[in-house]
Amino acid sequence: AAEWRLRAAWLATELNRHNHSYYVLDNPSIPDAEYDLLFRELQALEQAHPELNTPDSPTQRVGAAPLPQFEQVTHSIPMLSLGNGFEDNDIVEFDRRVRDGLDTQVDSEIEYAAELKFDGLAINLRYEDGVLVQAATRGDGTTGENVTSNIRTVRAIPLRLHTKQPPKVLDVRGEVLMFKEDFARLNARQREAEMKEFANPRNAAAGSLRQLDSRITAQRILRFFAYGIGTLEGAAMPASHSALLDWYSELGLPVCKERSVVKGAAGLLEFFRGIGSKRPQLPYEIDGVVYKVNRLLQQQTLGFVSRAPRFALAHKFPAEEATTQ
Ligand SMILES: Cc1c[n+]2nc(N)[nH]c2nc1OC(C)C
Repeated sequence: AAEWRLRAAWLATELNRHNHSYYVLDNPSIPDAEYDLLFRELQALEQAHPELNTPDSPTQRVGAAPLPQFEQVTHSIPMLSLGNGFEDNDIVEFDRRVRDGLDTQVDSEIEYAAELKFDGLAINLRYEDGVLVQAATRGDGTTGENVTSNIRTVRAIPLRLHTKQPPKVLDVRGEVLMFKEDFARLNARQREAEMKEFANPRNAAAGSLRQLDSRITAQRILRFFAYGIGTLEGAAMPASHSALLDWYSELGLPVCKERSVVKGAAGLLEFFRGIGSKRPQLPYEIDGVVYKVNRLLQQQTLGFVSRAPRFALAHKFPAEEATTQ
């Protein structure tokens, strides 16, 4: 009897590894047809032996029976929004306010972590002892919708963290989004089925995630990039934002590689221009970049004003005309 248990364990490990290569490392490690064979073998084993159907089994990716409605979830730490900057001078002012808030000497520059601002929807993923136990939308920042069964179908989101010593509790914040090509293919399918097309990838991602029937979500190609943290219990908080993202990568969470650590307002503006020039070639839509004071101690010194952190700023691109269909 043990051999089918061993076989199921081996299949689950292999399928999770191939998912990670394909959706997190963007580097497929098996042809799709072969993946499907292994997947169907594991599904058959789990149907024959239901006790194998664990919360981190890759067969969770196909979705479950529809929910009657979404439950509300209260975030243990609020999910905040960001202040916005539009012109270069807004960024110079942001850096000056940060320097004032940190009582920085005139000749030293602040170290910032700069990254992309994805045009998707913000999500909190709760991992307990390394296993994904709950996922919730941002909602109003304090309370969001429980979208756990839908999030389980997002192959880019690990069902279990890749570590032998997982933190007791880890709340990962990030963006669920749809890539431009997957958006175009979805709308082509919608057109063929004479169904409503989505206006833009952000609406398509939101619509796919707010499905009560997760089997529909499972048919949509959603991606995820981690960028923040909520509650952390049982592990030391990394000393900087860039170290947090490095740690997330080690845990098997997708982190966007378009990120840099830069110095001062000049470094911020150079990053912004660089991203601006490569924006049309990016496989996903962004509506700006995000600057964060990198060192955690400096973030804590600066704190928050009203609902947005003093230590962070979104720098938005000029609004484009509506997304071309
Ligand atoms: C609302 C938000 C959105 N974004 N997007 C990125 N890339 N980082 C980021 N950080 C955010 O908030 C931080 C304060 C965690």
